[in-house]
Amino acid sequence: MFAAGIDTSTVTIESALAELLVHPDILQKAQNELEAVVGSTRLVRESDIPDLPYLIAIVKETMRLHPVLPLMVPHTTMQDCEVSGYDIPRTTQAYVNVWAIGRDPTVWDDLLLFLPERFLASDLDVRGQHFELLPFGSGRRACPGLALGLSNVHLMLANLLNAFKWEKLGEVDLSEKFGIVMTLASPLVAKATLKVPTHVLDGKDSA
Ligand code: HEM
Repeated sequence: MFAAGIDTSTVTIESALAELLVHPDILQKAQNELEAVVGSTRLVRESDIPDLPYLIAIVKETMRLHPVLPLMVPHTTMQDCEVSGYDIPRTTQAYVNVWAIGRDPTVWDDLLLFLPERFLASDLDVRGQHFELLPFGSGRRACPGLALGLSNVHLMLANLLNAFKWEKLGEVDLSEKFGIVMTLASPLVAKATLKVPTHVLDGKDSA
């Protein structure tokens, strides 16, 4: 069960960092928000996350464009049913293409652009209640690690952005390698330079 949580979280963080390196203005806005809310004297805590709406929007936008499980996991129908006028017999294996749903032009404006702002004035969430955005699936077989996974992604990304200055080393390739778990086709290579005092990384808060 925990193996299912490791790749999913790290791949999401890698995709977010790749998008931020391609969009330095968005990276700067996220770091400004962290500077204002957390500062450079301590690590980001879980309790800070609700005060970081721009970071939360970045994670949603990353999950829209780069869902780690693009077809979720296969489901099987338990009884005959009808979906949008199609008759689906019992025991049919069904895949839900959340990658395509995240790029559906009837739902999203500027669908190929990385625009965290689209979530700032919206109630759209990733917890399975809004079918436009289903990075964790929905219903009875939705991801049981949602709370842990989301918290990991928020906290790790926030700390990486707050503690380090990030620079591209060459061009960042955002193309993806399709698979059950979808990763970037070329691993992200970037330079991180510490921008907080070293003792902050020990986790011993000075504020
Ligand atoms: C960013 C983090 C994560 C993402 C995006 C994610 C996404 C998903 C998705 C899309 C599914 C399939 C849902 C469906 O088909 O309806 C799933 C299933 C699952 N996830 Fe996650 N997950 C994450 C983190 C975690 C963590 C942290 C754990 C465990 C500690 C975990 C454990 C599982 C398990 C066991 C299943 C299979 C559930 C079943 O078949 O009933 N996941 N996850």
